Amino acid sequence: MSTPVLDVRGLAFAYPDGHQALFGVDLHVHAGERVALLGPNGAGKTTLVLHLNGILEAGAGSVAVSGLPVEPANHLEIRRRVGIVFQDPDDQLFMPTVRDDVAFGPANLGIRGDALDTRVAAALDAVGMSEFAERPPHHLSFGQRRRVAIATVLAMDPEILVLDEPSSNLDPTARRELAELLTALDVTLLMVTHDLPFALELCERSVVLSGGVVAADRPTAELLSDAALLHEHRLELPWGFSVEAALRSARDRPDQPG
Ligand SMILES: Nc1ncnc2c1ncn2[C@@H]1O[C@H](COP(=O)(O)OP(=O)(O)OP(=O)(O)O)[C@@H](O)[C@H]1O
Repeated sequence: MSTPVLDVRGLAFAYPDGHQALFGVDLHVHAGERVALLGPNGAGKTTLVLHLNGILEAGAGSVAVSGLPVEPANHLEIRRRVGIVFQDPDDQLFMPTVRDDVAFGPANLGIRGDALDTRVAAALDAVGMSEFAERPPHHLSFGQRRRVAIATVLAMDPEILVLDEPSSNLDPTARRELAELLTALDVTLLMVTHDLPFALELCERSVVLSGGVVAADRPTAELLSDAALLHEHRLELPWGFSVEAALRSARDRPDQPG
């Protein structure tokens, strides 16, 4: 099989206060996959994500992105390859206009002129925010700011897009629009989420992290149909939610082939 875009092997990590958050995590994500990372509070999901671009350094084990080890000498290149969208868009937006924010990363890579304009335009178009380019980010709604935060990362042309809780704090319409735009992106995706229906809609495969280890790695529909597994790892579908019915309605949507 080809080199995975993301190759996490035996990753263990303890915080400086001695708290062990990861106990030997293995995770392999191949090009074009969309994978949901599920698990209860405190499972180690964010800790794992912070290893993917070297914000945290592995205590043991390794992380590689398209074969390149995540280690200090490679941080610049790794941060180009791994685009992380954090939960709070305001952590990522700090320039006077939306356009400036989206241009910031690629400009730092030395991209200028028409090439920069093209990148910014493509990233804003991908998230449906082209008409907001000249607006100050802090005048946008939360859902719009989240989309701009995604554009700032897309503008770096990452090999893998990592999203931390992308559907949190969104109203139902913004959540549906986000699902549509993420589905339309042609990018490898790893998404941390507590929103199990969102995981089902977007990701064929889900990984459950629990107590700092991978407890399950299965097709999302199969995993979400395993009531004992969900209960054991404090995962809950919304009351009355049916995996079967959700899959059926996704199949029946007019934009779906067949
Ligand atoms: N800076 C830190 N110092 C010490 N322990 C920490 C630190 N950050 C997180 N932890 C602990 O590490 C464990 C894993 O935390 P982490 O934030 O990775 O979990 P999570 O799965 O992302 O949780 P959530 O779903 O609540 O966001 C938790 O027990 C947490 O208390």
